[in-house]
Amino acid sequence: MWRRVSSLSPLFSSSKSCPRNQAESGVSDRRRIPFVTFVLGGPGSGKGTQCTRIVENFGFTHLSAGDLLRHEISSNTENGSMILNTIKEGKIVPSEVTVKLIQKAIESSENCRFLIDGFPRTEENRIAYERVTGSEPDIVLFFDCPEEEMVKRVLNRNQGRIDDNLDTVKERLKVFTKLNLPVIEHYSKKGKLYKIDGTGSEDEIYERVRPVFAALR
Ligand SMILES: Nc1ncnc2c1ncn2[C@@H]1O[C@H](COP(=O)(O)OP(=O)(O)OP(=O)(O)O)[C@@H](O)[C@H]1O
Ligand SMILES: Nc1ccn([C@H]2C[C@H](O)[C@@H](COP(=O)(O)O)O2)c(=O)n1
Ligand SMILES: [Mg+2]
Repeated sequence: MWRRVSSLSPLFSSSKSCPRNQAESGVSDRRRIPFVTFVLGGPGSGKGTQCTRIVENFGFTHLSAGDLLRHEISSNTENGSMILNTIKEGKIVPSEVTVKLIQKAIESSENCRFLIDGFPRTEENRIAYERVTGSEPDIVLFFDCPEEEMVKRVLNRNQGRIDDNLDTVKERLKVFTKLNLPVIEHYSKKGKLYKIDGTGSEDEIYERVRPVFAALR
């Protein structure tokens, strides 16, 4: 079962059962719901890199919204070409598509602890997730990194991503500032945000992330 947002009427009811207590999960919490962390930050801020470390050390399942969307492209699904064009332009895929992919991935996992990376990117994403799942994230990480550093990292990434070029990165940065910062502000006001300095080496950044999860034990 998911934690319900009382003022909303959820469209779906999950049968997922996550009996969490200290002995079973290492998380001191008895709710029968998944523990969800949203991982936010601009393009190249290090979300995926740090999620890999958290998975290794804290047993979370990593769900990258971008990876789920890219998988739709490579599988030639009915939304594949729309997603490809949207990603090429550095824009945001309609929320109903992305939320469905995330919901399906959570439902089909046996794990009860998730890092949802690169989501929500917009207030529309956030509201759609709350409406569909009837739940909110437990915590939100935000990797704060200067634009110049993010651009440098993306252009050096070398993983063959269609959106890792200067023109698309500039658009992604604009979209991040205009549409994602309000989401970050929302979670800050709710007291759920952990703002992490995203500069320095991967090890240095992980040393700032680790205590957030260690404190959950
Ligand atoms: N602290 C760091 N210093 C230098 N390079 C880094 C650091 N952290 C990650 N990188 C590198 O920067 C690139 C972008 O990192 P990563 O893919 O984790 O970012 P991201 O936030 O997931 O980006 P996107 O939103 O575009 O998916 C990768 O090539 C990664 O190896
Ligand atoms: N919630 C999301 C997440 C991602 N996308 C699209 C647009 C992004 O530029 C692209 C790549 O995502 P990343 O791997 O950088 O997290 O995927 C989206 O539309 N909505
Ligand atoms: Mg990423």
